[in-house]
Amino acid sequence: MVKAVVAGAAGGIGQPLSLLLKASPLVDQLALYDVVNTPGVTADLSHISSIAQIEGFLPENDGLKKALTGADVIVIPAGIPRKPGMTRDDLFKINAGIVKGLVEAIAETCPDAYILIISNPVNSTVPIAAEVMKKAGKFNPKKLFGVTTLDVVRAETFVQVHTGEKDPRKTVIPVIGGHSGETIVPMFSQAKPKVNIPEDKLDALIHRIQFGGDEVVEAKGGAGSATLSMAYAGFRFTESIIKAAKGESGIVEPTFVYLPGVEGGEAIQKETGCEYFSAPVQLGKNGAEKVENIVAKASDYEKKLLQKCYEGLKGNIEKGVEFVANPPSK
Ligand SMILES: NC(=O)C1=CN([C@@H]2O[C@H](COP(=O)(O)OP(=O)(O)OC[C@H]3O[C@@H](n4cnc5c(N)ncnc54)[C@H](O)[C@@H]3O)[C@@H](O)[C@H]2O)C=CC1
Ligand SMILES: O=C([O-])CC(=O)C(=O)O
Repeated sequence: MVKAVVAGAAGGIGQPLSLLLKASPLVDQLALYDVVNTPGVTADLSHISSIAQIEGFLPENDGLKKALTGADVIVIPAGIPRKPGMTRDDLFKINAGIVKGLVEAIAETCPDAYILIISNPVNSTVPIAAEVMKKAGKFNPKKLFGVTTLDVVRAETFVQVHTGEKDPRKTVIPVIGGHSGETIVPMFSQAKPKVNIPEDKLDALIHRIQFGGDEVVEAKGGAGSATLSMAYAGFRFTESIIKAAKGESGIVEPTFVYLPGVEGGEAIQKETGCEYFSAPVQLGKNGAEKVENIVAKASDYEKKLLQKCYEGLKGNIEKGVEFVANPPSK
């Protein structure tokens, strides 16, 4: 029995993500939560002839608590998206409080569930979630993940012109670090199978992966950021979590985790100076089993990218931790 919850289910990501989860044979129960429009989205999806039983909730009548009760996995795409000219950090002011509130409810209602954070800025919202869980005495670092799969999906897609591979998913590219601009570091030196990218094309390829989000924000011209590709990526990661929890072995996904709480994390923390980092994580029955110290394998070119990543990431992490330690006065 797997109960999945989407918090922010009526939004641009929430709706297609809920559709994919509703259609998935891995999900038995699906609860949709949002501050608006969940009844309509739920009624619509409920006509799909798949296994998952679906329910929708609004904040009224203890809706959040009801949605979360008995949850095994909670995916959070709640919060505002970017408009052209904004950075992900510009979303902090509003999204930090949204994530904090949702995770407080999780700590109270279903602290053992997997928590998958999509809401930006991921580099800060994941530390917020961790601090909230720590404060409640309920933190399990093996079950808290920042979803960085869209960066991996973009890397697979954008490198295809250089591989000629028909199916982009057959090229495995670890994308590590964080989830914004220069904190996103694709590790083409570790691609499997090996990829050959012409030297004069590498900078542009890396830049496109790091700033792929901007491409969509600009193309949407004020109507939001990536939603459909994110729903695909979020579903792909959620599926991996559920499959691993059900006992499937050999599942590895780059994801943003709290390093001191995951086996292998200390080595990366020592090398990067960051408490949180996205790196390939071996997923198992209890969540994050082991994180690979992939930074140790970086090429000289990647080492330079990583230096910039660490600088940006540390500040983003501190900002999230500080938000819970010293909440801004209202
Ligand atoms: N991790 C990643 O790779 C990516 C993250 N994102 C982020 O995902 C977030 C959502 O993006 P969109 O779906 O496009 O935005 P959206 O505005 O279309 O949807 C957000 C939804 O969250 C809901 N919401 C607001 N406060 C809430 C609360 N307290 N509880 C539950 N729901 C609440 C809204 O009512 C809305 O339906 C943004 O912060 C965006 O930056 C977007 C793309 C990729
Ligand atoms: O760019 C944004 O704001 C949304 C996002 O995180 C992405 O598309 O990677």
